[in-house]
Amino acid sequence: MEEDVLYHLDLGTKTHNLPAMFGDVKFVCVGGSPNRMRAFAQFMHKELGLAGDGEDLADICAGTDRYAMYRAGPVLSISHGMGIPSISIMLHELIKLLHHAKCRDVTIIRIGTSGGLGVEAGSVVITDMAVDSSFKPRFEQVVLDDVVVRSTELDRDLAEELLTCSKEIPDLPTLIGHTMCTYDFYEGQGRLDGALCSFSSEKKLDYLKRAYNAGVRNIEMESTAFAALCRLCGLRAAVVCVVLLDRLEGDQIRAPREVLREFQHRPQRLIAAFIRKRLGLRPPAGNTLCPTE
Ligand SMILES: O=P(O)(O)O[C@H]1O[C@H](CO)[C@@H](O)[C@H]1O
Ligand SMILES: O=c1cc[nH]c(=O)[nH]1
Repeated sequence: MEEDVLYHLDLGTKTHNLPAMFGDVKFVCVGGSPNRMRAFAQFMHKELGLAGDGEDLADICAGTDRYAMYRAGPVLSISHGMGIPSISIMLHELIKLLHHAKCRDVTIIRIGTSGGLGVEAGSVVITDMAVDSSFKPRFEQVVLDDVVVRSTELDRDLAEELLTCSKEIPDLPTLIGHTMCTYDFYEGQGRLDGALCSFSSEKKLDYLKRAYNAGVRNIEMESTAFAALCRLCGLRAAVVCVVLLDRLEGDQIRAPREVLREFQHRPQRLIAAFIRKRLGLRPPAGNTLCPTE
């Protein structure tokens, strides 16, 4: 194309010098909430010892309110909203952005929240395989009037590297497991607390236990599309989500906001340690404070 307009990011090849803006990006972190991704960029700013306090980082996508994007040195932090359609649109434009910017050797990580299966709240799950609601490692994308099935395998070495990293961080219970990706938070994740209750408590527990027996340790809403797109486009990708509750014990997320905020910060601490290690940097002194989101 003579010109490529990245509509939902409010960026483009004619309006922006993408190689100058993004050419040296090495790590891309994505997550649902714009505030979380701003807090993560501010946290990374401090962790990388960059100049200034990082409090006034500008939203690179400020011209649109679809997604928010921040930069801290070689780290790009972007929100993707909730669910597969939202993350897919963002990823298409992000991957084209990385291509136009001539980025090389980029690692992309989703840092999110999830419901656990037989896993204690606050634990961090590193995904080895993203599976669909039938526990299969596949993502079905409708293309024209065909259903195209794509593999959702993630980079195993990267997952192991992250697990090794987690072992050096105090109070960060971390495990590797399958992540189930659904199209909905309520019925789609076997919840009985939505506006509709179309199945019994016994059926719900039977389903969740079958998921557990198939190796699923957490449930969220973007991992299959994320894994499939990144894999097809040759990006090394990982999914790292904190567990907010154990779904074998209930449906409602009742932990106080303060506790949830600290939980949300856990994948960020792990990824910060991983990035610092990759860059050969030591942690800055007194850096363990939880940022505002
Ligand atoms: O914490 P984030 O990244 O938003 O991800 C999880 O939280 C949302 C549901 O509350 C879904 O998008 C799910 O995947
Ligand atoms: O139970 C949960 C919690 C967070 N995100 C989800 O998708 N499910």
